[in-house]
Amino acid sequence: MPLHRIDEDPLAVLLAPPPNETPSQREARERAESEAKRVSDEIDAQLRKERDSERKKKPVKLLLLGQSESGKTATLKNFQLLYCKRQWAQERASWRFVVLLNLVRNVNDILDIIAREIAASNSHHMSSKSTSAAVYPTSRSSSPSSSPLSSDNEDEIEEIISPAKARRASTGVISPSKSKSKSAKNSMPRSGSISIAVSSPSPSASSTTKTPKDKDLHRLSVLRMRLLPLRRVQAELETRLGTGATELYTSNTSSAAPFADSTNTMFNGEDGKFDPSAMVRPAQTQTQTQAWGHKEKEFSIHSTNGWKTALERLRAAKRRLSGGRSTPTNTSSNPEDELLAIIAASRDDMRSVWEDRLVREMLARKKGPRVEEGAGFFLTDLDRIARTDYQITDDDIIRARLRTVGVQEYRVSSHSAGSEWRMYDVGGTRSSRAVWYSYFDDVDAIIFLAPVSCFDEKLAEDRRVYMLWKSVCACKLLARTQLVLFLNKCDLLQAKLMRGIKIRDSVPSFGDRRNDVATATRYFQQHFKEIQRTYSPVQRPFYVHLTSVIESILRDHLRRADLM
Ligand SMILES: Nc1nc2c(ncn2[C@@H]2O[C@H](COP(=O)(O)OP(=O)(O)OP(=O)(O)O)[C@@H](O)[C@H]2O)c(=O)[nH]1
Ligand SMILES: [Mg+2]
Repeated sequence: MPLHRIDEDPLAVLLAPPPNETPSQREARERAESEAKRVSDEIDAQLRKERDSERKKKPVKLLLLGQSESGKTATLKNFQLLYCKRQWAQERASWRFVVLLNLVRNVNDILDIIAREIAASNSHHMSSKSTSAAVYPTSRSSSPSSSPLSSDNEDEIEEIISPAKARRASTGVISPSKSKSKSAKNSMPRSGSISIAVSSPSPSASSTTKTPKDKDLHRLSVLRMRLLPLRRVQAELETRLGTGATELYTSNTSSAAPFADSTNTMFNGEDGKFDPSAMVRPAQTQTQTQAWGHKEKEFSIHSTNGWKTALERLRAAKRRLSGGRSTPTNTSSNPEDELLAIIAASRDDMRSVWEDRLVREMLARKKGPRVEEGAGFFLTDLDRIARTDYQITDDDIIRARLRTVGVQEYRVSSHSAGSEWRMYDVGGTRSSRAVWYSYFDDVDAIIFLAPVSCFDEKLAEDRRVYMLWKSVCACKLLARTQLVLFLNKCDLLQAKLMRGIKIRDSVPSFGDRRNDVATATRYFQQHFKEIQRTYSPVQRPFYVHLTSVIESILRDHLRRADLM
């Protein structure tokens, strides 16, 4: 009786043992078969090994996408801190100046708010009380529309209002002594030249009784004057740190354009059509990553944006000039130390501004996002940071805000696992998005960051976050790329909801759902999932994480996930 049903399979017929096989023939056949199988298994194992090592050699490419300030660079820094410790240590010193710029900018922004409030209060004062002009005599006090900041010394006042102008005016090195004397000079304006008298009020002023509010405003005006040197510090740091040190703001609601602007037909986010002839990288507009047309070349400046190199060059030049000596005398002329000295000398005044009751009231009245929830807010750490011996922490680096210009590549490798990752951090501003597409062709995964905390901010109105996500999902070139969504800034969402901000006031469709983080993130998540499902050319799994990438808990998650 045959062992197998062989009547229907010709191959089985061929391979079947002869019907009249003797026991010794059978033994020989089985031995041959087993040897053939061993050789075959060996070949299979060898092929598998080669495939594995090939795969390990090929770097995993990961792209970070999302609108500006969504937290792409902050996410990348978390990876860097975990997996590129040497590079992290090398870049530490450079980030110190970004933190200092952030801090100084926090103060100058608040001083601008104070200036506006004083101006508004004074124009109100002047229209309601004819005596107010005598309290704060101005050179143009006869004009009802003149600002209390009106001055014969237009440039000086213009600097207070316009950091850009201050930057133009700034010339090279700032000396702390010069700045201090300037500060003192500024707080003692020439008689009649500055509207708000800081000391020695004019006879007409002294004859008028100041109200408590007048006194408060006067106090703030004095502080503003004393902190004038910080304008120049900001300008100086912005010049040194380059394009990324200044933020780009647009009031143009068409900024919802996904990757390319309206004049660039390179990519149609709706149907994923791609016109290669239009794929011109904007070499002229990007000053910091020079080689847009040559991806390979650009890689050679990986992980720098120009600014770190610029600072390092500055230090090297300084070292050369001082012949490598580093004594207290020669460090005193170091421009960086001088900037630090000015910031440290302004510490008490900065604290007075930040802790001022009236200032807090002004900030609370301000429309838009809270200053303390803005990018790179460091005023609460003033006492630790505004010192000549400021030691930057890992958390400071992750919180520091420097806008990404162009594309930065980071190489992350794990020697134990033998794998290498290449992570690309791109600029999220509208003008930077034109280059995104050129990084899509061979990318393995995308981490897309959506800041959930901005549901009530103006730009959220045009559903920019959703439009960008939709464009990424719909892109045919990314059809097989794994998308991972980070609903980021959950800590700020929580803070807003705790303050009583109602989601349904900005997002009517949220309706009567519970106004808490869990419900809100579930709701937003559902929208993102729906968009992915509707617009993906090929269905793919939906991966989402709720994150606060500035918190160390993200690093714990990454460490546990053992991605490498
Ligand atoms: N509170 C809070 N702040 C965050 C979070 N993620 C990022 N930030 C801060 O938000 C600011 C902007 O983050 P970045 O990482 O620079 O944003 P980006 O997406 O790289 O922005 P571009 O470079 O302009 O495209 C930084 O100061 C971060 O520290 C978060 O989850 N919570
Ligand atoms: Mg960035």
